Order: sequence, then structure tokens, then C-alpha cells
Amino acid sequence: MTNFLPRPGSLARRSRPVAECALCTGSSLSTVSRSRIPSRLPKSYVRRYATVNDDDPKPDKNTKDAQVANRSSKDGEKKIADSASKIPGKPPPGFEETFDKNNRSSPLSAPSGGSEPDKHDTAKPPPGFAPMDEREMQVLDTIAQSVKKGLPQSQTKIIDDAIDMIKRGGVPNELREIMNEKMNNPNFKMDLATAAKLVRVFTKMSRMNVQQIMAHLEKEQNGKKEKDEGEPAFKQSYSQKGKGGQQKGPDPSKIRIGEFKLDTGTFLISAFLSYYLYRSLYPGESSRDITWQEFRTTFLDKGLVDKLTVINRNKVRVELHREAVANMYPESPAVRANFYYYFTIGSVEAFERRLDEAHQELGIPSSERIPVAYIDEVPLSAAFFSFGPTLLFVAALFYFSRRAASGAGGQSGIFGIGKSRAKRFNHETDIKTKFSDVAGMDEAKLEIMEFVSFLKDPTKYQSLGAKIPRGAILSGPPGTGKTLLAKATAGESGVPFYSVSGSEFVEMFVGVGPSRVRDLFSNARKNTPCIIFIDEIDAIGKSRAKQNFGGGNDERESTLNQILTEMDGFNTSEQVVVLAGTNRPDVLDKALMRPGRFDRHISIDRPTMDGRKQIFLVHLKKIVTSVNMDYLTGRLSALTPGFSGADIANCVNEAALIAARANATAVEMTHFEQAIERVIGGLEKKSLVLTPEEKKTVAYHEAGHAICGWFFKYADPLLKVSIIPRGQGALGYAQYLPAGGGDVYLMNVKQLMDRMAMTLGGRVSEELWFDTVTSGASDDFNKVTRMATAMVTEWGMSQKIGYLNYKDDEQRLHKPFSEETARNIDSEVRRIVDEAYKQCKDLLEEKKDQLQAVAEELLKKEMLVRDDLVRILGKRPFEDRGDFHKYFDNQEGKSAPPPPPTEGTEGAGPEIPAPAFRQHDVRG
Ligand SMILES: Nc1ncnc2c1ncn2[C@@H]1O[C@H](COP(=O)(O)OP(=O)(O)OP(=O)(O)O)[C@@H](O)[C@H]1O
Repeated sequence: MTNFLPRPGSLARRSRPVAECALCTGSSLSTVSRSRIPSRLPKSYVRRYATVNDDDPKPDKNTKDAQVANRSSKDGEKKIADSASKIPGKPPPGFEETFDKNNRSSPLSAPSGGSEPDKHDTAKPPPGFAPMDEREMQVLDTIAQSVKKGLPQSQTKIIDDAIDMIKRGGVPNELREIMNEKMNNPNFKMDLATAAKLVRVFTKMSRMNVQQIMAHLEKEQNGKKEKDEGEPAFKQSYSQKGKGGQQKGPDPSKIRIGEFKLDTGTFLISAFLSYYLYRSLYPGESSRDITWQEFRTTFLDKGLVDKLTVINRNKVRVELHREAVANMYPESPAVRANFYYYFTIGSVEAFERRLDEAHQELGIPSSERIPVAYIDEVPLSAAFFSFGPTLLFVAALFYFSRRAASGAGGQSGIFGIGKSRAKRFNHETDIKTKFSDVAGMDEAKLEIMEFVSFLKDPTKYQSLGAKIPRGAILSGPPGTGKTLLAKATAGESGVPFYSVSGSEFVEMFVGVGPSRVRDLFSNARKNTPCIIFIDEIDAIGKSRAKQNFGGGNDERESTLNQILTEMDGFNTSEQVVVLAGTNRPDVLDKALMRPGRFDRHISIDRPTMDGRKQIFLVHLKKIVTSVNMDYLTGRLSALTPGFSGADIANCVNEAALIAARANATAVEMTHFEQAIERVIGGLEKKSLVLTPEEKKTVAYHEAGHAICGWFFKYADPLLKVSIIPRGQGALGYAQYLPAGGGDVYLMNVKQLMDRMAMTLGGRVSEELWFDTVTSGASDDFNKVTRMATAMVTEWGMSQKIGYLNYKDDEQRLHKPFSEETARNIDSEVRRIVDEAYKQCKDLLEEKKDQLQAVAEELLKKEMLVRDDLVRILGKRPFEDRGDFHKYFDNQEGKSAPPPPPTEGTEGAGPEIPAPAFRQHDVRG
């Protein structure tokens, strides 16, 4: 009994759960795991549980336990503490039964409010638990004391809590076994496994609270057999957490179920803890150091030594006759197997001498002398430190190679580096693209359709003796739908599709490229029929002759050679089609293009007006809009000359985003136009504030362009001009519709001259209206020079130079013409530009008033559209061609066509001006 009442503080701590049991109070505090609040337990808890609140469930007056509870509630904490201190060794009033050694029922058997009196006697402890008598409690304390030895204070607290809980709730069977062993065997010794078991049990018990055990008990009493009956009580109590409302139990959200999970981390920590505990309980259990004298008197002189081992020339291990030792010293640890005594020696010679002397003194004949062995042992820690860095390095290497490989597509470490990175798409699940998703490019589709019908029905061709082309190169500007077409081919033919980019063959290791090519083709051969698509093939397929100029690249060359070999290696029956995409067909190696490899060259250009209409139709399908589809696609395609399929897809998506930002229910024409402006001109830079003087210059500059466009017959009619800065350095922004209202494929001299004159309109206007000029016309001059140079050197439009083509070739170091021709070219270019300048100046001088009117209106409104110009300048004096009227007339303030793109593929047509006023850095 004294064990339980060591000091008032302890009493207070222990009386709380007991009173809690007796009263069956559902305190909210009790929901907190005890292990988390040990320091908060003492005083306030006693008060809380010793007093019955109005809303607490009332105990049954008939039951003895209820009376106990009632009494204790009346007396309160003070009485409990007093009685405990006055009658040491006796339980406080109301707790007698809890500590009654004859009463085998656990304190947990106290019925909760409302339970029937007779249940008290029949109440059993939870399965897996058993109540304790006093002797058992003492044994438990002894075990706890030995476990606590050597543990830090925080750990001993947990064990105290667990013991407390066990005494109140009963002993789990696991613990009872150990206690029984201890009671029955006076020589009971704790081994490592037992220590670990004890730590586990104590930790679990310390985390339980009274309600959990009681809830389990109540359920047992009501005869509700759960399927998990027989599990330890703490397990079941957690499984009841979800049934809120039944009891005023713990808040499920606060219960940390994971605490009982035995994951790897927990396992390792508890294993370490157990070992530490075991070691601290039995320090030096497997060895002990002694002196030579001890060795001599205790063991050698008594004939107990079996063998001596000299370790590392400085230590001797004594191996004893275990049975003889057991007879002589039954208590000695040396009885145990694996226990050895050690003593240190100064030198082996001195040790041998002393041993010799001892043998002689003891009169041991030389034949029976104690055998001595000599060994060198490396301590475990030393071994760890010597191999540790190497192991660490190997582990790091392995780890990083795996990470790098998984980042690059999940190959198996450094060993998978030669494997192909091609992604395989399955026609059934991954490739849903069909030819109907590819708008326009009818000719390209027709060409490639042949591959599809070959893959679907090869016999049709083979029966006629025809050989099917091995592959096709799809070339064209970026975003024109090359990849889309290849995917559609796979989708239509219903075969596996391997997609890889040319750059994925290139790696810093030599030989990786060819190895990946081999792997790709061997995979493909295993899965025939199939399609391989190599995007951006120019990364590996560049002409070998050109590479050599800059020193060459052997790795790329051998990768290319491997591709050539593999494509040659297909036999005619293998249905593997290789498609490749590139933006630069001109740099490809000729060997790639020869018949038998990529026999077909399918060029995909930017879509025509009609093609754009169809592409818009494809992408508008997913968009919610109320605009008439025919009108919408027609107008949008007219507004977007030079757009690629990808640009169109982007525009449509951008329009939907703009509409969503404006909270519109459908995408309107204005949203599409804003999107187009944004794609062409970039974002409006409202933050860029120009000075009034700068603004005026920009307005007059743009007005100059606008007047030229309006009054030159072959210039582009203006649709919109603004002086709100946009995009990359453009201070003004103007949109024109290409002359003719559609795509322009041919330009005559008149058109070119008008266009050049219009491009110079900005600078000429500045000259007319200001006393100085600005740097803003530099981009205009660049365009004019390029146009004039092309007229002279490429298009045969200069009589002096004649019908020669001196197209500039960057690869060539020397110009292919004489100095005199160079001088003539210069003078002709100058003459043409001067003519354009004169043409522009004459017009702007003539229309000076109109120019001023347009510029002032622009300054006022910041943006003018076609209708404003009609109002200021009157109707344009020339007939507009094409579908212009259909889409742009009578559409107030809605026209917003872009300037035709100037950047284009070679041979795409003459330079087209985009007279936007640009900001230039003229410092230094
Ligand atoms: N003819 C088209 N019909 C419908 N959509 C198209 C068409 N052309 C391009 N697109 C759109 O543009 C996107 C990009 O096209 P794709 O990737 O095929 O271009 P690409 O020519 O392979 O470009 P790159 O040369 O840069 O690889 C497609 O996903 C599609 O949405």
C-alpha cells in the first residue's frame, strides 16, 4: 500500500483517474492523451474530477460504487488529500474498494452512470487484461524500477504513467507473463527481448486514457461482442473513436491513431531505445576488465583458465572452463556464454615471461600449459570509419544516378543510358487525333494518307510489286502542324506510335546516340506495324559536310550514320514507317533524303486564308460564342495573315481567357480581336508614360503612315492605329490589311514602291512637322532597305544590275560579284529608296492638313479605327478588293487586323512593312 502513497503530490495524480472511474465523468480534459500532458496533471485535475458538475452524468444511487463516487464528490479534493496524509498506508475514503486486495475486480469494474448494480460483480476486465493483487503490484513496481534505471527523466515519466494506468486498468497479458516469470523464478534475469517488450507495453499503456478502457469495458458488459474481441483493450478503444455521441469521449480528430502504427521509423527507434536500455541495465555484460593479479589469484591459481588469446599485442582475452566456474562461483557473470575477462599487457614478451613464471610457480608441466593464441582484431567502429566514406560515396552515386535517370524519363540508372527515350503511344488509349482534327494542308494529308493505307493493308501494294516509301520528312515553319499530322497518321492507321525528339539522342557520353537509335529501331521492329516520329531531326541530321567546317561533331555524325543504317536495314516486309519533322530542311544531310530512306519530302507551309478558316473552325468548336460562325471565321482569317496553326490555336484560347476575365457569358468578336492584337503586338504597356512631346511625335509619325496607306493605291489600307505603347519597344501600333484583303504571293514594282513610300511616311511626317527628327524610324529604314535590296539583287527590278540574282548567302565568305557591281547595287538601292521618299514627301505635303487632322484626333482619342479615318479623310479613293467589304465594312469600331508578318520562311514573298513607331536606345 505504501507504494501507492509515497507523497501527497502522487496521491493527487493517482486519485484523479480513480475518481474519474468512480464518477464516470466525461471530462473534456480527459480526451487529451496523458502522455502529452504529464506536467499539467496534478492539482487542477484533482479538483476537476473530485467535484460533480451539474451537467455530469449522475451515478446510480443504488450501487455501492456510485455511493463511493457520490461521497468523494461531496468531500472534494481537500478531503482526499487530508485523509491520505492523515492515515498513511490507507486509501482515502471512497477508494477502499479500488485498493482492496481481496477484491479481485479492477477499479475499472466500477459501473458507469446508469449501469445495473448486479453488473458490478460480474464485470470482467477487458480481454487481454487481468486485475492485480498486491503482490503483483509490488512485482510490477520492481520491474518498473529496474526498467527505469539508467533512463532519462522524460522516459521514467512515461513508465510511471503506464504503471499508474496498469494498476487501475489491469495488467495486459503480455506483461502478466513477464510478471509471472519474475514471481516464479527467483533468478529471473531480464534479457534484451524482455526489455524491448516492456518498453513497448509501457509506452502503449501510457498513451491510453481511462475513458478508452472504460468504454471497452462497458461494451463488454452489455454483451456486445465485436468481431475484434480478444484484441488488447487499447486497440479496441481506438476503434471506438468514431462512434461519437455514445459517450462523451475523446474528440476523434484529436486522437493520433498513427501513434500505434509500427512503421519502420518507430521500429528502429524502439529497437535502439531497447538496446540502449538493455545496455544501461547490464553494462559490460559480455566483458569485464581485470588486472594481472586478479587473473592470477582468481582464475589461474584455481585452474579455471581454458585458453588465453592475445589481441592486437596489447590485450589478453581470458577464456574459462565455464562449468568449473559455475561450480565455484555460481553468481559470476563468467558463467554465461560469450562472457570474457580481459586484461591489458605492456608487451607480448613481458606477458609471456610472467605467464612462464606463473606456470613454473604453479608447477604446471609444459604439456599442460595454458594455450596462448595471437590474433589481430579490427574494432567494429574502426572498420565502419574506414569503409564508411566509400560506402557513402557508392550510395550517393547510386542515388543520384537513379534520380537523374528518373528525371530524364525513368530509365534504370546509369545503366539505362543507352536505352531509347522514345515515348510509346498506344493507338487505343493515347492517340485520339484523326485527320479530321488537322485542318487545311490537304495536299500534305493526301501524301501521308498513303502511309496509312500501307500500314492498314500492305498486301494491296505488295501484290503489285510496289515498294512502300520508308519514311517522310515533314518540313515547315514552327507550329504549322507537323507533329499533329504525324499523330493523326498514327491515330488513323491504328498502330503504335513512337515519338522522340532529335535532341534526345544527344548525350555527353560517346556512343550513347547510336545506341539509342539501335534501341529505338529494335523496339519498333518488335512491334510492327508501327510509326516512329523523330521531331526536330535537324538536331542530329545536319549535313556532315557543313559540320566539318566548324570542326565537326563525331558523336552526332555517328548517330546520323546509325539512323541511315537502321533505315537501310528494314527489309521490305517490315511495316515500320519513319516520319521526321524539321524547321530546317535545307540543313539536312543529303543521304537522309535519298530514296529508300526519307523518300518523301512533305512541305507544310503557313496556312492560306482558306486554311486559316478551317483551322479556326477546328479550334472554335470548343469555344462558346454567339457570333455567326461563317462571318467569324472569315473575318478572323482575314485578320491573321501569316499566322501558323499554333498561333491560331493560341489566339482562340487567348480570346476565351479575355472573355472569362471580363465575366462574359460567350466569347465575342471584340475578345477575338483583342487576342489577335495581343498575339501580334504584345501586351499594352499602360505603365509606360510618354511626355506630351513624345506623344505628339508618335501621333504625327503614325498619322504619316496612315495618310500614305489611305491615298496610295497599292498600299495597305489602315484598320487601326493607336499610340498606346505595346510589346517590345513599340511606342505606337498600327494595323493594316494586306492590299487586296487576302494573302499576297506576288508583288509588282508599283506595289513595292507604294509600300516603301508608306513605310517612310512616319519619318517624312516628322520632318514636315518638327524641327528635328527622332530615332523611331530605324525599323522602317531596315524594311525599306531590305525591300529595295531584294528588288535590285533578287527580283531583277533594276535595269542597271540586270537580270541577276545575288542573293546574300551567310555561308559564303566572299561576295559573288565584283567591286563595281557592289557599287552599282548600292547606288541602285539608294535610287529606289530616294524615289520612294520623294513619292511619300509629295503626298504628305499635299495632304498636310489631313495629316494634321488625323494626328490631332489620334492625340485626343489615342486610338483610331477605319471609320474615324473615313470621317476625317472621306471614303478611300480606291476600290478594295477581295472579301474586304464582307468582313470589314459597316463594322463600327471592330476592325483590328494585324500588320502582315515580316518574319517568314525563305521565298515567302517580298518584305511587307509594318509601320509601327519603335523606341530605340540611342545612348552611347
Ligand atoms: N492544321 C492544323 N489544324 C489544327 N490545329 C493545328 C494545325 N496546325 C497546328 N495546329 C495547332 O498547333 C499546335 C502545334 O502544332 P504542332 O506541334 O504540330 O506544330 P509543329 O509544326 O510540330 O511545330 P514545331 O516545328 O515547332 O515542332 C497543335 O497542337 C494544334 O493545336
